[in-house]
Amino acid sequence: MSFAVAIDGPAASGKGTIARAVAAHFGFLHLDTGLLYRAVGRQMLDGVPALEAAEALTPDRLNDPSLRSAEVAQAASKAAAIPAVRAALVDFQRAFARREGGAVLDGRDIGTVICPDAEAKLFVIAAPEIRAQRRCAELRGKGAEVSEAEVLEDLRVRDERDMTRPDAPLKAARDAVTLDTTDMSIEDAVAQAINLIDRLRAKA
Ligand SMILES: Nc1ncnc2c1ncn2[C@@H]1O[C@H](COP(=O)(O)OP(=O)(O)OP(=O)(O)O)[C@@H](O)[C@H]1O
Ligand SMILES: Nc1ccn([C@@H]2O[C@H](COP(=O)(O)O)[C@@H](O)[C@H]2O)c(=O)n1
Repeated sequence: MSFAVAIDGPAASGKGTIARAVAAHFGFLHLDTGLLYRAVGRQMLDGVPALEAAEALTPDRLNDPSLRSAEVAQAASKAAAIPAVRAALVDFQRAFARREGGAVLDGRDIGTVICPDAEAKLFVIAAPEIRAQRRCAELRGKGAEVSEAEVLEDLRVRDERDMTRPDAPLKAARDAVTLDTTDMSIEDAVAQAINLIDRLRAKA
């Protein structure tokens, strides 16, 4: 039996952290769909046309640690605004969502476009300054020299582009439950997500 959990939200809102913990708790597989766009963005920076990169994308490309950089994130968000690039990545995501045993996908359009019939939908948000603080701490932990101001600007530009593109813009699905993690610990946010999914599984 399949059970799909769709987790969307703006950049660095904590959706990946929640998605990984939820997948581990329920024994579901997890797909960070941002990595698909980051892998395309990475290749764009190397001069490969975005659509060519999307059509030739293979899962091994998703393990590249350089995909986490701010430069790749911006390139990913530009690639993600091209409808043909998004279309090339749809089948893989939909097949993942409906695999046996349960799946958690996090991204921007999972509950609205990729899996509108997902059994559980969450929209994870947090105040921009808090997201920037958290992402900044994460990047500094990996040795990057970044300021909160530049991280905040990076998130702002990406969110704006992601929310205003005509195709599959970032927005909450009508039936998504919004989780604002601004004043929540990771443990509390994960517990709330698990609680919601438990209730929805009991009904499914
Ligand atoms: N509730 C929380 N309290 C404190 N830190 C958090 C919380 N949730 C997430 N974080 C931290 O914030 C950072 C961003 O979280 P995460 O990577 O899960 O966000 P994301 O929405 O998946 O980001 P992206 O859009 O870049 O994929 C991480 O360092 C994570 O550990
Ligand atoms: N379902 C998705 C997921 C991601 N994107 C775009 O990719 C960029 C990077 O995503 P992260 O989750 O790793 O931050 C993001 O800014 C979006 O432009 C998307 O469009 N749809």
